[in-house]
Amino acid sequence: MNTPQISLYEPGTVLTVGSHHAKIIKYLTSGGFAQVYSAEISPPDAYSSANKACLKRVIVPDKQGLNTLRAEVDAMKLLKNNKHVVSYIDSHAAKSVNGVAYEVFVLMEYCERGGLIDFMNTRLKNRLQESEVLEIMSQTVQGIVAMHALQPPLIHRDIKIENVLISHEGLYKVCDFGSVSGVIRPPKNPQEFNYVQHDILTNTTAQYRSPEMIDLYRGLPIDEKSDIWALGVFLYKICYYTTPFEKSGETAILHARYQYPSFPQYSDRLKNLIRLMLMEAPSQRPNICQVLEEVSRLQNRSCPIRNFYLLRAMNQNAHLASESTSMAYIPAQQHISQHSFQNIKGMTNIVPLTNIKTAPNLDSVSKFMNNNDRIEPMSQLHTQKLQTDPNILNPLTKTKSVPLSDDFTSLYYKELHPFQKSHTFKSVESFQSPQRKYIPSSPPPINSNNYDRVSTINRPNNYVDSETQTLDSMATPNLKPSPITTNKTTSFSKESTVAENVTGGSIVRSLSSKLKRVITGESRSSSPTKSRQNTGDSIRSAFGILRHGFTGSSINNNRSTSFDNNNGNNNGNSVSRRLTSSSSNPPSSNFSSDTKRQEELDKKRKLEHRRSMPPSILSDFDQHERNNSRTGSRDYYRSHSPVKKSQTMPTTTARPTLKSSNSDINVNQDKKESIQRRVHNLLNNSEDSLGYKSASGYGKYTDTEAEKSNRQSSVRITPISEERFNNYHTSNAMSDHTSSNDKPKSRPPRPPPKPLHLRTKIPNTRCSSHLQSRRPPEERISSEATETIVDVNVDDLEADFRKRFPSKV
Ligand SMILES: Nc1ncnc2c1ncn2[C@@H]1O[C@H](COP(=O)(O)OP(=O)(O)OP(=O)(O)O)[C@@H](O)[C@H]1O
Repeated sequence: MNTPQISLYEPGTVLTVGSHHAKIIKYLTSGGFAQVYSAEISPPDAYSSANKACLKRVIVPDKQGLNTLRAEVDAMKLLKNNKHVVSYIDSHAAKSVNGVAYEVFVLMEYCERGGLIDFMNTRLKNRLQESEVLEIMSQTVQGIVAMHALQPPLIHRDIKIENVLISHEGLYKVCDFGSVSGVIRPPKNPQEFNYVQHDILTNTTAQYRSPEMIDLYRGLPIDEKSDIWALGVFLYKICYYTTPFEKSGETAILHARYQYPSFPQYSDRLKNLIRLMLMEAPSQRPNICQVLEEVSRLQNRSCPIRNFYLLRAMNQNAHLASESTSMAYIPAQQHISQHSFQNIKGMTNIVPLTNIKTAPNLDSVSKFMNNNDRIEPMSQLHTQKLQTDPNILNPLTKTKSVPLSDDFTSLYYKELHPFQKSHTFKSVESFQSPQRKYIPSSPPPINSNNYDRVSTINRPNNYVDSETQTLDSMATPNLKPSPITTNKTTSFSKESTVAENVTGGSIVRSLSSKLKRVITGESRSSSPTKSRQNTGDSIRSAFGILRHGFTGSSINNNRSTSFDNNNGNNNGNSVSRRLTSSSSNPPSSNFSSDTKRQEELDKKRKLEHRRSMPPSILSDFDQHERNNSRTGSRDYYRSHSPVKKSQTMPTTTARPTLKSSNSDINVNQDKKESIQRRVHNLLNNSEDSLGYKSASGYGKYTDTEAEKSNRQSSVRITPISEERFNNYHTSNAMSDHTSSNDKPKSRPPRPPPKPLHLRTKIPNTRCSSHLQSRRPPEERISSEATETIVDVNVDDLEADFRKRFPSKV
């Protein structure tokens, strides 16, 4: 790639960045295409009052690079002022004189104490104490909480030691939002497959990649649980100064196989937390709130946040209750049996929470989260049920609930609350108009004396291993004179319109524009915003992969350091098992309790959808899409896939609405009866404390057979051809149609078959992998807990679920 070369700014150089003047104090370091400086700013940051900031200067050669940076800036804006996220201050973009490249300036909070990696390197001999590990983990997790709490959630996708910085007060803060995305649903055609594959390769770090990222054939979404996996690797690394899969590579990642070093010694509970975060099945990993709850428990502290997943589930529950309440008062309700009516009456005591929506927004959630009293209006009956239902309150009953800390409050009120009034942000641009206040400063002459690389000097020999360090030489700033000057500025508001609502969704939309360009071939330039390890040039690479994908060429990815698969080391499994099994009271069930609750609700919704839809080969993927519609993944793919419209639109348009017309009395009656049954079942089920074993997570089923297949699968980071992709699905498609045709007309529609991507059929090509051949197929190696938890019959679960939560249609 043609990397624009730029000189360094001299100390004392004054720039205008948005509405701030920034006077360069000193050059700090360089990222991939970024120069990083400390600067004095005026006016001081409104939030922190600090007059010292970090200035990141990035050269991007084209608009696509600009868009990638815009996504990064948008993410920073969304997370601004969270105590554990490097806070955004201002930004600015300018066009170079030659009109080819752009220069982007981002002002952000300055983390004076450098990176976590620097701190770890000060402790090579005296490794971190468990209390220190927990503190780092707690604060980092709080930064990620801010992302996952958004609706739709943002996935960081590049959580690693190098992306945590330390502020002057000693707070740990998450940085580098250049890889952020929304939830990515499983690809459903070769183009999407190749795109997602390459996007993952270029925007994630090999050692932190989750199994579902490496093996896209699993058909699992890339969602918050992928971040949880990366956090598990992160936790392991702050404990042991190496990643769990450092030597064994992707094979070990795919089966969550690793060992715990014997030094340093950490408690079984801490190791068990790592084990849970590194569960092979995403649905078995804790969510971010549960991670923080457990870390807080280990710290013997109150958890600083409340479980928003749980609160959403409660909100959903209340919504169901209010729905049934309203139904109780319409005339057609008269036929309801006395028994049902009593149940309805019981439920009518529930005071509906304000503005409850089917998909609760952060407004309602934040009310929960910021004022405990908001929970009290719920009826005593309902509250009692929630308290006695281990599937709902288990995490909170074990952790003392406390009001949110100030920073979390500010997260919801100062940052997220405006999203509810999204119009406020309509005119906001990702970058301030550079024409407004930009004071061009001619590039200073090169002064190598300014070269003050804080992170590379005096590095001990046994420096903590990381990609950044191994590639450090590549980060050396280019000291050649810059061909780029910044004396011509251009407003980018027209050529790069920001999504109207500055929400997680806008980021997702912004990112989704990448795919559109890939498909339409709008432009083929590269995006330079990421470095050799963390490159964001997924647009260019996506073109590449599309080109190569069909020609069979291999992907050339400069960041994703391939693991040496020959180093596959299975020996650690026994050690791993021994250690994990020795942990006291593995809290899998604790972690999965409110997840289960969510899963139940998701499942219920899913079944409702399923029952209302004709089974088709596309239905499962479409179902995913609907499940993920809140997350913006629908935008991410549906709006940009070249095949989606012809394939999915008919399904979408043919989809019956769940709400039937009031004029249709029969339907209404069915519906009301169904609601009565559902409420009745809900009440019954909330009273029993059965440990409902759910194999689902985020609307996905975990199939034991699929698990077996997955274990037999191997790394498949190769472009997939159309033919191969189609072959993979043909047999399943046939069976889908057969099953739908066989269906007796008089019977209610059966739920569509199990999602295609979770079926066990694996194309023969998969078995030809060199990795596969090294391990006999019958050998099933996995972490112990995975086997225990995943070993459930999904059909039974579905049947049980249907029985407990009958569909209203
Ligand atoms: N807010 C900050 N305060 C202090 N130092 C910072 C800050 N932001 C970044 N840095 C330093 O600059 C380095 C590069 O920053 P960053 O990772 O954001 O750039 P990048 O171009 O995205 O790099 P990468 O190649 O890692 O993706 C960081 O590793 C860190 O040492």
